[in-house]
Amino acid sequence: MCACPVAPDVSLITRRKPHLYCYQRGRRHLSSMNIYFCGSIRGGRQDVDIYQRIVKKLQQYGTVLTEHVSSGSLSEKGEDAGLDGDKAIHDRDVEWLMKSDVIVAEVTQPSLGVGYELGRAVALNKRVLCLFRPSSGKVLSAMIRGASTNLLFQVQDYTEDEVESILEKYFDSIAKK
Ligand SMILES: O=c1[nH]c(=O)n([C@H]2C[C@H](O)[C@@H](COP(=O)(O)O)O2)cc1CO
Repeated sequence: MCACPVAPDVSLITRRKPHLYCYQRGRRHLSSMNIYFCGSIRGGRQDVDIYQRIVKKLQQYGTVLTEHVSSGSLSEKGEDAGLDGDKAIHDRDVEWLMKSDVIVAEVTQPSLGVGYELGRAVALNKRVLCLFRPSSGKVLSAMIRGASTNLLFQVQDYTEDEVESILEKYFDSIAKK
């Protein structure tokens, strides 16, 4: 069954890319994607409002596995993962990365965890979109901007007011491939 918001009750037509496309109302669109959102936690929570806007938009395109990253109640201390602590967080997130179809990272606020996730995503040959706000006055790491050499790994500069439209364009472009 198709779990997309456009056609929740229609079977998927799976041709070249199983589970990514659905044909309903005469238009092909993405469906049932697993999306991994990366954003700074222990690196600093000052951009949480924009993370919330990104996650809300991403939820139109699929399941955001890491919705917690955008939670206003999550502090710089990170999640309380119980006895296994950081190992449980790491292992769960790597598993989610492996099962994700696309990774979207807000990279303006530098974060070791986000950098690590992006490195793992590249090693896994995943499709990655990094979003950076030059208006922050920061300069993005060369290891992120410099990795943007092919369609699979893209870095997009943006201003806050255009975040939703940038995501729309990106997901439209995926749907056309
Ligand atoms: O509690 C956590 N939960 C969690 O899912 N992460 C993951 C998801 C974020 O995209 C990324 C943030 O890394 P950092 O905390 O180094 O800024 O790591 C990171 C932490 C804390 O490091």
